[in-house]
Amino acid sequence: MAAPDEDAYDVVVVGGGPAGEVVADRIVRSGLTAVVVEAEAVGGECSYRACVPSKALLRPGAARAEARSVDGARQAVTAALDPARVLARRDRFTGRGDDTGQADWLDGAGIALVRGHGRLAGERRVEVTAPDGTVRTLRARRAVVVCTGTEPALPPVEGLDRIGVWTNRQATTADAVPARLVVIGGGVVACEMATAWRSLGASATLLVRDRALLTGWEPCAGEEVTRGLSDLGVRIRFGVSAVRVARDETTRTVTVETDDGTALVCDEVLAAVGRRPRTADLGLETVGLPVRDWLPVDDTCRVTAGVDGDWLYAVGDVNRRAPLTHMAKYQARACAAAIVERAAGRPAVTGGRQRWSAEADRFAVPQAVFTRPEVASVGLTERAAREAGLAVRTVEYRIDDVAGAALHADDYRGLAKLVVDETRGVVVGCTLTGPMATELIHTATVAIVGEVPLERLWHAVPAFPTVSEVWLRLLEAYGL
Ligand SMILES: Cc1cc2nc3c(=O)[nH]c(=O)nc-3n(C[C@H](O)[C@H](O)[C@H](O)COP(=O)(O)OP(=O)(O)OC[C@H]3O[C@@H](n4cnc5c(N)ncnc54)[C@H](O)[C@@H]3O)c2cc1C
Ligand SMILES: NC(=O)c1ccc[n+]([C@@H]2O[C@H](COP(=O)([O-])OP(=O)(O)OC[C@H]3O[C@@H](n4cnc5c(N)ncnc54)[C@H](O)[C@@H]3O)[C@@H](O)[C@H]2O)c1
Repeated sequence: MAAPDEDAYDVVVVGGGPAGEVVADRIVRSGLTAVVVEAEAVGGECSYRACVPSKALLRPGAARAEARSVDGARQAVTAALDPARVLARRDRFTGRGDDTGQADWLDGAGIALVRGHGRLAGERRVEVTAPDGTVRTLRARRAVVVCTGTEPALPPVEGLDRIGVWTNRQATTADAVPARLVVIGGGVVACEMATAWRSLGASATLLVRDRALLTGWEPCAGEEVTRGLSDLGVRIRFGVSAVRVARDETTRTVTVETDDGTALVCDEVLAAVGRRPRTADLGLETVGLPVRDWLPVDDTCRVTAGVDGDWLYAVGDVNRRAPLTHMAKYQARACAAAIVERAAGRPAVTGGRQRWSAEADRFAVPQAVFTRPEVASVGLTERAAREAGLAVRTVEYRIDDVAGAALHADDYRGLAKLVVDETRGVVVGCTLTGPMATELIHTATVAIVGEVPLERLWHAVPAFPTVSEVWLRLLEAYGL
């Protein structure tokens, strides 16, 4: 029984981003009750300050470039982008942070919403501090699911905390195009946001600590994005780190000093150097867990580090397994299924591709990056496959040599790389660059998850003349 000052639900979800929304939805659909605790806006970082606004900022430049890549259409598209309209279109997707629509959706789905900052208060209890300071305790009969996501990490650069540095939040919500943008980082956010703001007229410089962009990907992905950004007029300085920044109070300009002894003047600095977990003020110490850390989980998203019982789960970015919205939602579906199984007295054993087992996190995470050219990947890189001890063979094919690609764009340029596990005769990794790479990658995801033998994939005939015909060419290059 709940104490008089407690509200009891089967599942208490802390954080109403993509992960939290989907956990709660699947729980309620199964007949159990769920409440979502949200400190800012229902929909999370993804809806208002990450995926959605960033893709809304990128799409107009991509559409323009696509039209201009076909002779006859090119001549019809001569003007630059209209920044005011692009920003207004972005705002139509984000509602400028107004979450009424998503809160109504929760209501319609039968999910309770409690606004405020959630904090664990011992086993199965979550204390919520509302914006007006009142505190309420929620009790979970079955499970507490932590879906609090991440916040931007900041590089150790002197003065960064005093210049009003941009993180993903400002980079996706700004109302004006900065004349000069300096981006620290060479990962996905840096590449996408430099593309977006450069397309809208900003001059952009990337300060990349490493010697390549998109490290961790197949090298061809970083190389193609480097070429694409350079063609767009983005300056990229490899092997360079910012050491000191300062904003001039009169001119409002920022001077960025770098470790090679040079200085750059700009209007805004975007820090895009990765993420850290939103676990600092989550009451983890009340259940014996270290504060500020990522939450390691098993394939059902049950927290593995020293918590007794089957009651604490962590889904989405906060568990660090695959920090992407689609994987957060996949984990959410698995986690909810596991909670429902266990509520029914069944153990929800993992492995064997059960609905409650988010095992694709480990071998089939698709990622789509909306730079120009687009790059997309799924599964293992060649290097990761070799490190895993697989008998690796790779196949590469230039997508521009496919008839459908040449018809699609006069200057089509793209590359496909497959990583094959020779022992099993199946694809374990795929990287694509070029127009529509982000759409084409799902075929590879199906091949990898389905463990389709190449001999059988041979019978999946791509239509002529599509870019997908690259699959036939890859299999021919493999020797079929
Ligand atoms: C610029 C950018 C672009 C991106 N683009 C893409 C993309 O195109 N595709 C893609 O798949 N991924 C993309 N991502 C990653 C994606 O945003 C995340 O993977 C996704 O948001 C993770 O969802 P989540 O629910 O785990 O966390 P979040 O979306 O961060 O949601 C967490 C929620 O929890 C709330 N919260 C936190 N702490 C508490 C608390 N103590 N109490 C109550 N509420 C709390 C927060 O307010 C927030 O609403 C992008 C990320 C960035 C930074
Ligand atoms: N299209 C998409 O799917 C998409 C788009 C944007 C972001 N995301 C997600 O958001 C996550 C975060 O993106 P991100 O770009 O911030 O992180 P990231 O991990 O992709 O890249 C971080 C970059 O910062 C560099 N770096 C790290 N510490 C540094 C330091 N101290 N000084 C200078 N450089 C440093 C790294 O070398 C790397 O180049 C990604 O992992 C991805 O999952 C996805």
